[in-house]
Amino acid sequence: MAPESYRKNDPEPPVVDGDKRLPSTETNQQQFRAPECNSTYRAPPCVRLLGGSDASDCCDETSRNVLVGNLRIHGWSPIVVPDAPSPSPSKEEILGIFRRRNQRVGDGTNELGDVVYVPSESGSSEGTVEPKESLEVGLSNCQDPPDGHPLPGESDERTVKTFCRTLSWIAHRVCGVVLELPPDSFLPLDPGESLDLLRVFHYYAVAGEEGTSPAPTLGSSEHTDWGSLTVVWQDAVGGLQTYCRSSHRWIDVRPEAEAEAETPVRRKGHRWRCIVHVGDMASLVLGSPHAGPTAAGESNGSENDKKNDKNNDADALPVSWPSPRHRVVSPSREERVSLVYFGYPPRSLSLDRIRAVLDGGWKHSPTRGRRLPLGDYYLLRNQSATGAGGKAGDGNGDGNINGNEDDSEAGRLFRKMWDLPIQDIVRLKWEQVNRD
Ligand SMILES: O=C(O)CCC(=O)C(=O)O
Ligand SMILES: [Fe+2]
Repeated sequence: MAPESYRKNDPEPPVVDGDKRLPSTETNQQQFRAPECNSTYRAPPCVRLLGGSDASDCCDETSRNVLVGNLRIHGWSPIVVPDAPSPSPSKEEILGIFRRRNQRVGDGTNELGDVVYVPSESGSSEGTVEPKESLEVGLSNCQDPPDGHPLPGESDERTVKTFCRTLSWIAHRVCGVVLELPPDSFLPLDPGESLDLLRVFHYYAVAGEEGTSPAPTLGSSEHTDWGSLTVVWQDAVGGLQTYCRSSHRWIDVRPEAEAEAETPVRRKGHRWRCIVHVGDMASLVLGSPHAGPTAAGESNGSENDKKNDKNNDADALPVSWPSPRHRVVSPSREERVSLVYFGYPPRSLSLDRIRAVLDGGWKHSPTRGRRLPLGDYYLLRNQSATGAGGKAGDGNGDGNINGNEDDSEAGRLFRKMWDLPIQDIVRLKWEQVNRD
């Protein structure tokens, strides 16, 4: 059946304005609480973050509560950042970088230094080719922009690195100043410890044979992101969709131009409109706070009784901080570009260690609840071409036909990954999806 999209006459989400310093009474917090994701779907409201480097002047309590509410309920949120350190890109600028790179390669001259070109990908375990190209660079390669006049190609490399640093800056503001996460939990303070990655995407237009096929061509097949959080910038074409688990619909995430119309610019500065996604690693460490991978149904005496009690408590909680399943529908007329910044926890920490840090005192811990069924996390699927676990689930999956998560492939992977350094988990995942 064709997935149903966000209908144009669905109610528009409000923009919650960080400039309006509403008194932070409980009434106001309730009034601006993000709506539940149900059959009358309302997209999470856009949160405008103010300038400033600490919690008190970056984000008033209302905005912070709405962002926490969006991520807790939906696992994603639109945000507006009015004071980023560099300008938001234009579509032409990004297309120009791809054009010049492809031209230079045709001429046999240099590529883009630390920025790596990735051609069309086979994005699913079925091997479907995703009609796009991309450029990628790690944050650890983006420090200290060089001085002086750039050589041909270097200027584009610098531009991509600047995008990477700016999106990193936004990710750090969200984690540190807005969500008030402990330092070195979701993102490392030291860029040398960072596995974060920027990908610049160019999705080709795929002429639709309208009326002949209900299934859209996917520029990015459905998935969840593996890391701690992802920050996405997309152009005015749109195409990013998020799956609403309650209404079983794919929801269009509104593109820049549409949102721009109702979000007047109030101050000078580099204004970025982005989407934040909760990643699998974050969702797993935030979910079921008292139940790690070994807590469910194992028998080891009195310790086990304690664990089971806690686990039963966790079962009664609502799902919170889900990592949203999303995809990109290929455009049918106009090509599309996006910037996607994948944030990861510090490379040498384990999920177990990060959970301990959060348990040690995170202000928003009461928002924690139950995690998704393990089979819903792509981090816990075998995404290799031969791995059955790469197959898209139906959204209710637990990865095991008997419904026992522990016995499922996802359960086994979860136990294996829980104590591994993040860098080993990421290496394992790249090995799965590398199909050259
Ligand atoms: O291009 C986009 O907007 C999102 C792509 C994406 O979700 C991903 O690469 O993980
Ligand atoms: Fe993604």
